Amino acid sequence: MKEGFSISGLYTDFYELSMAQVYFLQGAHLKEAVFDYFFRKIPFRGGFVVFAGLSSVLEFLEKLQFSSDEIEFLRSKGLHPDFLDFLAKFRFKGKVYAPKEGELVFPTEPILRVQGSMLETQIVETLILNFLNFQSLVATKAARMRMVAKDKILIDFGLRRAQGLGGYHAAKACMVGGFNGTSNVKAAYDFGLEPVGTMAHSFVQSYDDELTAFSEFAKNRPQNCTLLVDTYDTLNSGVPNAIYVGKEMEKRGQRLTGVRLDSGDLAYLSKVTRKMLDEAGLDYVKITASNQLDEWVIKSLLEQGAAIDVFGVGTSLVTAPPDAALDGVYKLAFADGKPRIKISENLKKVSLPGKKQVFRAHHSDGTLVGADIVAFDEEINFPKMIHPFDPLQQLQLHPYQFKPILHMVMENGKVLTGIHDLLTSAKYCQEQLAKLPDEYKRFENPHIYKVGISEALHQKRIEIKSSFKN
Ligand SMILES: Nc1ncnc2c1ncn2[C@@H]1O[C@H](COP(=O)(O)OP(=O)(O)OP(=O)(O)O)[C@@H](O)[C@H]1O
Ligand SMILES: O=P(O)(O)OC[C@H]1O[C@H](OP(=O)(O)OP(=O)(O)O)[C@H](O)[C@@H]1O
Ligand SMILES: O=C(O)c1cccnc1
Repeated sequence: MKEGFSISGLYTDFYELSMAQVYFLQGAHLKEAVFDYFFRKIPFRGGFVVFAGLSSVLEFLEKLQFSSDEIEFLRSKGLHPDFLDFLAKFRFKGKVYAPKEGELVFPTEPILRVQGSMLETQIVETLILNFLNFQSLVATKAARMRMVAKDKILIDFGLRRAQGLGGYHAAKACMVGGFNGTSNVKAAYDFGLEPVGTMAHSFVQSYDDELTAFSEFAKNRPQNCTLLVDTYDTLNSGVPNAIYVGKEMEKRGQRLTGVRLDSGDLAYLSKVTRKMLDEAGLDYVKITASNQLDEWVIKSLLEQGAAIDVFGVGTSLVTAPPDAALDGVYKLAFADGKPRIKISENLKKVSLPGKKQVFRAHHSDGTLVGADIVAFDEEINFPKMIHPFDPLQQLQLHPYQFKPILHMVMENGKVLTGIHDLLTSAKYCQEQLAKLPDEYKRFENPHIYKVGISEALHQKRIEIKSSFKN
């Protein structure tokens, strides 16, 4: 698995470099700092987020550098020559703690912890947010579709509808959430997937008649022949022509792969199409459906008994309506030997100080309790947890099994673990979803997974906050 874009230190916001220059010129750039990546709101009114994008982040951090042309570009923008000499030799040497890709994560808890020098941890903010926010959003959307599609095949058709190059990372992220394949050839090549696809209306239109179009396709692409049957009249022309071609293929010792429906009532059309195919002895021919599908339409189609084997999903997968972005942020938690917080009038925006871990509560049978506690690294006992924004709300914790979800995945700028193939991450995601009780997975008003903080973290936050009072 290899990211196919050019890795550049310039993949950042200019203010990161301005701040880094100040740290450098003041001699503060090598002081230790810790940043946390976390989000505040679960998208889609859902009950969980699927963590994705880690392998992209790690690959990027490991290779991050500034080319001589890039250094000259920054020189022309007025950055200091001594700082540029430093950047010319820059490599990321920090540590990263993260959950496995495919892990279920929840608001407020630190998900990625980046630890290193002030300068290096600051300038990687933008790329971390860019990769994790988008890939986690798409992986979450994909996981919702996987939940309702059950054992049906889900294919990403989104590249043409994506926000520009986002379609590339969407193809990767949706695999983590449970998709089976992508039409995106570049993503398939870079991430070791099998590119999949059918045919477009233009192909059928380009011939004088539909039957010739289907026949030529079948003759020339017999190994992968899914015929688009809705260009003219699905039931009176498309499906009968596909059946004719399927029978001709059988005579040549070949098999028609499938037909694709892309308009009309997909439940009704798929049922009739199935019947027609079966009656013609083509029960092995798969039915693909596409056309503005999302988790709600897929759920409804299957509830209606639609005979659809493969769902091709574009727009809603890669643009993730109604939430166009995951609101993940990257906040300083520790610097120069001291825990740090960001204070806000809004208690929800007061950050959590220090080097922290997330401990996840499990029942003895391995299922999830629905509670994570954010605590300092070294803490081991959690008799209770405190609501992060409403300290009066406290929860006594039974002696559940608490397992840390953050693991060191990079040290001294080198990947230790965390870059898994997509199928491994997808399997891990499904295993975690299986452990999450159904109440957290339903679409309507899902149960709220509780994230609390330890007594020690709560006290430390109060102490630091009061030290800022005049
Ligand atoms: N049986 C069904 N139940 C629920 N939703 C469906 C069903 N069949 C199709 N849909 C969905 O309804 C929407 C129909 O949209 P639209 O009316 O644009 O499609 P259409 O009738 O095929 O038109 P067009 O030919 O312009 O694509 C799509 O999102 C489609 O996935
Ligand atoms: O509806 P989405 O979920 O976004 O899925 C992608 C759509 O892209 C294609 O349509 P398009 O009209 O671009 O090309 P086509 O001729 O292959 O149908 C495909 O047929 C789907 O309808
Ligand atoms: O292969 C397909 O059918 C396909 C690919 C991309 C978009 N829509 C359809």
